[in-house]
Amino acid sequence: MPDRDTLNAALAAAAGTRASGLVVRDGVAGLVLAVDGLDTAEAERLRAAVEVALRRVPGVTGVRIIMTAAKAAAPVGTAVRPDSAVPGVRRLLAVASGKGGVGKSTVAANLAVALGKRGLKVGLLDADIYGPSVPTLLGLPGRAQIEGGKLLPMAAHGITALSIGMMMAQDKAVIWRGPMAASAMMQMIEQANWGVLDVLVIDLPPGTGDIQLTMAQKLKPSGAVIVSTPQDLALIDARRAIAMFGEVGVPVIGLVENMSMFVCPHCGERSDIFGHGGAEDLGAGAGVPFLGAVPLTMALRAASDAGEPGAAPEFEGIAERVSVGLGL
Ligand SMILES: Nc1ncnc2c1ncn2[C@@H]1O[C@H](COP(=O)(O)OP(=O)(O)OP(=O)(O)O)[C@@H](O)[C@H]1O
Repeated sequence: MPDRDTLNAALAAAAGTRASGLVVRDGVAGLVLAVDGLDTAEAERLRAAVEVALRRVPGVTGVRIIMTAAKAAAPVGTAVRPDSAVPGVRRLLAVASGKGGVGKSTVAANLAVALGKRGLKVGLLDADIYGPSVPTLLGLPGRAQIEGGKLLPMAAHGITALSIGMMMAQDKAVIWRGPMAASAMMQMIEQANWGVLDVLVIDLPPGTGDIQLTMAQKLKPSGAVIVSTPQDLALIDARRAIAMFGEVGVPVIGLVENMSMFVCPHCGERSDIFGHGGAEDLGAGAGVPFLGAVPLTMALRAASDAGEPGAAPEFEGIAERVSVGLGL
């Protein structure tokens, strides 16, 4: 195990105050390097210098550096907004990812069901209007009904849900421009009869572009959960998502690491297919709480395809930490 003081000294000499969040696991040193104000060549030189300096420290077998030029992280730890802007709904919780395909919708659906199992009244809004997957994840293939001019969320697994996928043919491509996408989402919130909810979980589209920013600004959620895989690339995007919520003043409740590890169902051997622990390291560096890790399992994939969420035990702890973070 490398000596922590030697590591800190080497890091300070190479990067000054630009380095943060140093974590060492199994000889691999991970850190976040802020490269604000540097051009690409300067940033690369700094990265290389940090790597060389850390590799010289006895016991270091690898170095993992997340470079970021993002703005300051969201106001973590600040009080969650007490009430949402939607009448009857106590909290709005955004579930976001910097990158597509990291399992954001899977986490949003399982988290919503796990929050419901805690006795909370939970709604799930699929704002991922370009790739709505909530109808599949909850096993709700039908169309949403309209009553008194308002959309009626559909009920399953102890929660209620609405998705653009409940309003259109399954094989129809969604080709909407940004403003239409944002307004479709607002309609599903404002022109729907959600009734009384403790929390409305919003599965945002992946990424940190204008659409996501507009949605975050319009909704002003009480808090956000960011989903990432442990890979460096996904983590860089997760860092952008943290910065995006920071820009609009939405507290980031924490990070979930999905596809954190794979345990072979045949031989029991564990493989870290996308790495492991990266989100926790990023959280430590950015001052964002780590909410938990979800392994890559056949069971979760099969349950998701079958519309049977709620069986993966990891979501119980994540839901507990989220409800504490939301003050519920
Ligand atoms: N922990 C996991 N174990 C096994 N399969 C998973 C896990 N998480 C997600 N998956 C599978 O990965 C695929 C992508 O997941 P999902 O649709 O939730 O990602 P996403 O980030 O919401 O994607 P996008 O927003 O880009 O549409 C799905 O087939 C899902 O069942």
